[in-house]
Amino acid sequence: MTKPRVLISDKMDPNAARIFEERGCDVDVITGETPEQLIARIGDYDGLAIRSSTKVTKAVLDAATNLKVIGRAGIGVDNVDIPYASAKGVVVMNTPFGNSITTAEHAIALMFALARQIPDANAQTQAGLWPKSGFMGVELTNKTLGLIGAGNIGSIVASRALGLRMKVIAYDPFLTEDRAVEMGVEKVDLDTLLSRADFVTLHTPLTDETRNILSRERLEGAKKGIRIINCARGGLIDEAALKDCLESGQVAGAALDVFETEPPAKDHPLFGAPNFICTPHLGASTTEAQVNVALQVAEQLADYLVNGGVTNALNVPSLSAEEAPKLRPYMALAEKLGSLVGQLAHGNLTHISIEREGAAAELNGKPITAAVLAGFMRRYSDTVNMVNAPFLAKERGLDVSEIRHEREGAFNTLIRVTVETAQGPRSVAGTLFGNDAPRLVEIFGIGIEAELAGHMLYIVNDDKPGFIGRIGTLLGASGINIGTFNLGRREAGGEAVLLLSLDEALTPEVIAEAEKVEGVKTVKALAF
Ligand SMILES: NC(=O)c1ccc[n+]([C@@H]2O[C@H](COP(=O)([O-])OP(=O)(O)OC[C@H]3O[C@@H](n4cnc5c(N)ncnc54)[C@H](O)[C@@H]3O)[C@@H](O)[C@H]2O)c1
Ligand SMILES: O=C(O)CC[C@@H](O)C(=O)O
Repeated sequence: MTKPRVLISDKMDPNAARIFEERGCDVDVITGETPEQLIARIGDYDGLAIRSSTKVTKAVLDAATNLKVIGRAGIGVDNVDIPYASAKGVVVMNTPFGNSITTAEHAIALMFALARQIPDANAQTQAGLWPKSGFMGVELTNKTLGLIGAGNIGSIVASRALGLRMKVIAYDPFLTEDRAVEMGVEKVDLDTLLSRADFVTLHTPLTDETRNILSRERLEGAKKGIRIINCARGGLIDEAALKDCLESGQVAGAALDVFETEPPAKDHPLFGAPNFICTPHLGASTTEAQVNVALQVAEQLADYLVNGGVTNALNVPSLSAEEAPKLRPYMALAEKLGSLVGQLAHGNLTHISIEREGAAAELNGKPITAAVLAGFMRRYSDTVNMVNAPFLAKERGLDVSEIRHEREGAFNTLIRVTVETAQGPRSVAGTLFGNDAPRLVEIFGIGIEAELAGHMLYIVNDDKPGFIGRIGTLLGASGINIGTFNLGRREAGGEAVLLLSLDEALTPEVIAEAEKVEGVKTVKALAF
């Protein structure tokens, strides 16, 4: 088997390259390239490991013809076009916890730096001045810290601030009362937070809702003398308004690790503003955090490329390395059933349901559903896979339902896929033989037992003597060898199904001949 190839395109701890090699990947570390150079190179790689410098744009993804996975050593993935990666079937992962403590500590460091004006005091002292009377600070003890965003980093900041004897209030629409109590913070709305906080620190992603969350109006309406820290994302604060508020004294200090445009222009309006301090997006820059995220991203990417394990993916359901081997035969079965229904059902199909019972009902259903959709959506596109299938299905307005049955059926495990057609529901079902061999057990209400593999011929016919011989003779005369022969019927003399595996593909001429055979109702060439 050829080794998966991985490109590390941003500066990353060398442990990442070591892990990739140890896990059986070929790895190249090529950093600092232009977008054009990356576009010229990316087609050779199965995996791409990045930090924030590499921009994974539509153009990069279009050139990435072999790419299966992108891993961000860090949290924010605003440098990756995730919708387009999803449409292209590329998994996008991040490492959501590796740098949280480090970033929270940076926010606390900036809060102290603001409270005691450390950067200015340092600069003036080293410039030969002794400005002892010019730097009157404020204590943090008993002050109120307002958190905007109380997720991983926000909650670590809260615990550190509580240790400093601050009172912590938080605004986060997704924070439950129970979690707020557990964190030791008071949940408030944004206006209350801004009217009460002495210090505000932001810890949300940049989204349509959070962009400009500290707008001019909110900054001007906040408690006078508030101090603001942003170690999350540029774009959360109106930078021009912040400058005006620093100049007027409405805001007593601001510390930014992140800017709307990075790096900011040399003449950025905030540079030189009173009580303004900044760092160049250093939130995650500690040795510990960089080792953590590099190890994690390499483990996750290698696990996906080598074993199919999915961890911390943003556009596909997770699948642990332990689950992956157990789920693999179920996903193979699910994909074949989806593909069979997709090849057989006619017309505009708007609803698909995926039922699991027995052992299949006990498993993580998301990857099984994604596998059914990957098989099914192949009727529309041959570039479909488990990543982009759910997106393509949504785009086409396909309604997907997942049903998990507690009941014990005739099979130890069963997956049934049903589509609604103009003629009513049509369903196929399958099981695993010996726990790992996918087998079809029912097709459109008729029991049958067949392996779905390679080229196949599907025929619906009247159950009459001599029919099988006529089909065998036709295929023999056409030089097509039959591999397996599978039969099922609704009742004796009623509708019957014939499913043959063939050693080669059927030609249109043979299909046309088969359609003329007496008793034939439907003929369809299938491929798996
Ligand atoms: N400066 C750096 O180097 C650095 C390092 C790591 C992370 N970050 C950034 O820090 C931010 C937070 O990271 P995290 O790991 O805590 O993320 P997280 O997902 O754990 O937490 C984000 C929180 O924001 C909340 N939120 C979402 N929309 C909101 C809204 N409209 N108003 C208020 N809260 C809202 C969410 O409910 C969630 O609790 C991210 O933007 C991340 O990219 C920056
Ligand atoms: O990689 C970095 O230095 C920044 C990381 C940070 O912004 C993140 O979102 O994880």
